[in-house]
Amino acid sequence: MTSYLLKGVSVLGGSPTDLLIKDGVIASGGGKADETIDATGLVALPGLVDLHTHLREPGREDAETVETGSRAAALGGYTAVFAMANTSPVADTAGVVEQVWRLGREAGLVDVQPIGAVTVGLAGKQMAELGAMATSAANVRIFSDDGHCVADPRLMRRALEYVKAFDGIIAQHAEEPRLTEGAQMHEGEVSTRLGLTGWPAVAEEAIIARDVLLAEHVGSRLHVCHVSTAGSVEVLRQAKARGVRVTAEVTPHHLLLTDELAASYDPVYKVNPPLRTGKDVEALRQALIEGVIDIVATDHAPHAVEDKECEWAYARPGMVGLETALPVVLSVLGEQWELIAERMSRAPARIAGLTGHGTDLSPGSPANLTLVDPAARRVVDPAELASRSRNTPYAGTTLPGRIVATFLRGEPTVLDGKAVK
Ligand SMILES: NC(=O)N[C@@H](CC(=O)O)C(=O)O
Ligand SMILES: [Zn+2]
Repeated sequence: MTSYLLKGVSVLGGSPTDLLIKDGVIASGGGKADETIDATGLVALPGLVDLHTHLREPGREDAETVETGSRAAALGGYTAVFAMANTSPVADTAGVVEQVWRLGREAGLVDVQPIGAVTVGLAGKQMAELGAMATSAANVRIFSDDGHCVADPRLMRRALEYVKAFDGIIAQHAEEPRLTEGAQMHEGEVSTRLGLTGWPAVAEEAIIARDVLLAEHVGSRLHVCHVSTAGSVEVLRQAKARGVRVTAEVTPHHLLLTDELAASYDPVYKVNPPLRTGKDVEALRQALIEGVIDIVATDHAPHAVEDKECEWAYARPGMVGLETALPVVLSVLGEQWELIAERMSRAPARIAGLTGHGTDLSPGSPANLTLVDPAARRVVDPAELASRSRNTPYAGTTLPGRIVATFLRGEPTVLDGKAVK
């Protein structure tokens, strides 16, 4: 196994030092290595961990595969991603989650951890075989019907109770379906002006409020996917103050973009939950800094050209995000490396119970890390993305930071900004 010396690297923004990667771990002290990388001006972060990725395999390999999504993740600085269950067939059995897990191992670019569906076929009627998925080789601990809300309160309660036995988590896509029928974008001034059916903030907030009460009642763990409104932040703040076991994520796009972009009628800006107002963006940023929102998760949602380049109303919601997540967060938070490491690596690893990731990069820890050049600027070119889909809202946008290298258990997956395989 090739050893690497990262010369003059700044670990989490600290003063320059040498980091030796040997036999899959961070070795103590400096020393000799097979390869030396001049890391002057580069920042080392623990490999990023994404709790919300759509890999589209099985079923929509034309939009993304486990392998292409894994490559996009590695190029974005990730060493682990959690694959959502809304594939075709749905990841609602031990067989499907094991298939995704195995494909991830074969690709070998990031650790792919499957998320299991809460209900059979994401239909919201009957609980899936959570226990069988938990005890499968994929060792599933997070369950979600993402793309759909577990709207039935009795089913949600039972699912929360069921996963408690193995300290599992229900990750909820919070959207009261009766309040979002036919919705095209955020309900507000812009939707009124454009004459598009609105997706009101209360449709998200009402489900989060209900679910934190359910989680409190049964003493289980709830994770809230892609929080998008200022009101949701207040519900979470109160729940956390009461000691409810709830964690929450925000996406990079909800930290940067607003509903005004819908005025272009370009479906690249169509996403679920929808882009909200500037006031919501401000509240989400503040919540992320304070820790009311625990983590950034990409909600990487690749879609084939025909599903995106059509009329707004017919376009699928979703944006790719793995390759731009860290640059977007850098543009929002600035070079707050400790905070970035916490929100994009350590906290997600901790929430998921994923060991070996989100470490402090001290000697002996598994060498899962990424090297960032914060001084570099990049104009996003969709044609350059490793993802099989091109639906990025940042085409032509200049973003700070470039991911120079990523290591998974000491093996480079990205070197010189390029995927190794
Ligand atoms: N976020 C999206 O707009 N779409 C996601 C589903 C989801 O995360 O809700 C997808 O699977 O395409
Ligand atoms: Zn969702």
